[in-house]
Amino acid sequence: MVREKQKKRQGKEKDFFFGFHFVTSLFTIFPLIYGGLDLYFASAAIFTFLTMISAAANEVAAYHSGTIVGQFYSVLLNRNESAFWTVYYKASLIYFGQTMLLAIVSLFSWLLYIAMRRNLVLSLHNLYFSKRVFYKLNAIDNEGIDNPDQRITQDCERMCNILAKQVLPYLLISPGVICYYSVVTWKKAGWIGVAMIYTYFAIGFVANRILNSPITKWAARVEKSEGDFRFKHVSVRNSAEEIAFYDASATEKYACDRSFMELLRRQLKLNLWEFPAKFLQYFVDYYGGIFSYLIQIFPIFIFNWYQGLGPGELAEQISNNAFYFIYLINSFSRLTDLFLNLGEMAAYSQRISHLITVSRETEETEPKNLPWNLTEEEEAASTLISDILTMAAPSGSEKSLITDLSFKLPASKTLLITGGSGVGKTSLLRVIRHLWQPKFGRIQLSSDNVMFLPQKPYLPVGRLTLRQQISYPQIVDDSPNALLDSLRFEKILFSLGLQHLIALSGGLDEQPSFEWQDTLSPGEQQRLSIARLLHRRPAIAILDEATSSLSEQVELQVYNLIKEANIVYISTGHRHSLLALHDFELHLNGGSDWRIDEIQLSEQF
Ligand SMILES: Nc1ncnc2c1ncn2[C@@H]1O[C@H](COP(=O)(O)OP(=O)(O)OP(=O)(O)O)[C@@H](O)[C@H]1O
Repeated sequence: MVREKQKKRQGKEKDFFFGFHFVTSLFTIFPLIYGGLDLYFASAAIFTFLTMISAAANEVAAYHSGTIVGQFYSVLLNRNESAFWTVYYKASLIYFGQTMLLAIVSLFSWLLYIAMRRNLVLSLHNLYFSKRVFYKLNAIDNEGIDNPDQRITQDCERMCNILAKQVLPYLLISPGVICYYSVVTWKKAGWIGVAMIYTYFAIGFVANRILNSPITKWAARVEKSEGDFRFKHVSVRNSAEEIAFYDASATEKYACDRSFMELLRRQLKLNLWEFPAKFLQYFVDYYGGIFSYLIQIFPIFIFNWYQGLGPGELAEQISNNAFYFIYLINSFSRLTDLFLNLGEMAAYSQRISHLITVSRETEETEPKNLPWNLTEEEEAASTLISDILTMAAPSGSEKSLITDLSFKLPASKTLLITGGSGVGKTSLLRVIRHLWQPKFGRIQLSSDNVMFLPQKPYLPVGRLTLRQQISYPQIVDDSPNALLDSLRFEKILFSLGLQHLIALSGGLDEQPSFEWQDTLSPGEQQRLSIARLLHRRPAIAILDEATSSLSEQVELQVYNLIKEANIVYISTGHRHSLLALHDFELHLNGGSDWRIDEIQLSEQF
């Protein structure tokens, strides 16, 4: 039942709209952008302030540059040359100031974009990599979060871009500018002029709101498809060789084409929905120019206000009026653009806030206070203790993989976990590592100094140096201290027959021109993982079929090296030869059908 619900949640695409949830998403995101106390959070606030102030100053400059045209008409029609030059120098200065202010607004909004993106992405990284959220969302239950990687990379970029460059510079000044030019229009064309412009905008706004409503939903759907399409290509890149061996080019092409066509179909729908909204937007913008002349009929023909003016003054008055009316209409148009941008931003912000909420709600899978009936002495005398452990796969499965598992592995003894495929060997390691919660009981290692080697060797991408690969998961920077001990690294590589890797990558600390994961054979990758173990020398090693790609002879050498390094190990595997390398065998047969035996010397040799 639970599983069904989860499937439904994962299968059903979540749609986003431009409404209340958009506002709440901003309440979730803004604390991550502005909420800290360090210099970076302060810089986001400072650049927001500077962007808004410079955008407001630009409005003042725009007012002056708009009304200077009328002054040109006046001095030219009055044939006043000395006044012309004064107006000309004044105009030059105003335009210089305005262009400078435009450049400043652009600079500050860029800096704001960088500060915002930095704060948001680093905060998301904190959430994503804490409590193993990345593991839960990618490997257990995605909670309806498609492509979390895309939300952190692309959606954050787009949201910060729109917010910093197209929303914030105009958000606060728009109402102020509209009020100011409304008052001016009232003075120049009476209440009827203002009423006409407001009606013009109100009709435009309502139509825009209706036409815009599906855009948020479709923008979010396009984002999801973009993520799916990119992920499909990444998987082809990562598994190029396997695909080539299967000779599956046609299948992969089919899947890539399908994913791409779905993306295009959605983009087409988005664009079709945007078409009427865009038409309306352009119409309101352009027709506003003619509409502003229609309002001129009130002062000139109806109220007859400019009867006594000469041609120069009349021309100046008409030019200024045209500017005021157009500017008021334009301010409304900008408000419409603002809504259009907010509509697109709503898709990104809700995808991001959904990720934030789910990450915050993710529970720590550290061991709960489950029953534990052992004394401290008993704990100290064992490497691994399991006490009536019952466990199941986490995705809502009712069926227990293992039931009532109880045993004590004596200190310094090694254990081999065996059983058929899919019986739960790796899953037991997941519970030991606290990646999964047990249903009941507990299982615990005697030491926290543990290293796990997974079934599939993981060699991170990023052209890591050989030293960095061997030191993983320890961070190795370029400091001289970090580069000490080269002899030890080389000895480990020699002992595993991997010395050729030094020449292959051009040295221990040279960045290779290839990715390790794409180049090394599976056996080499497994031996490189073992090199990590020998480098770190933990008290306990957990080897999940970590030598399955090696020959039995090399496997024996590897286990001898681990023994020589005084590392106690617990392995899983299918090979009979592994029995000779361990002290105890835990055989799993599903549910409560399990047994643990000391391996007899006859089996060992
Ligand atoms: N994230 C998951 N959600 C749900 N079920 C899972 C998940 N991961 C594994 N399982 C299921 O749990 C069962 C045990 O898997 P596990 O990987 O432990 O098998 P295994 O014994 O290690 O098999 P093998 O020898 O083939 O590696 C399998 O049926 C598997 O499909």
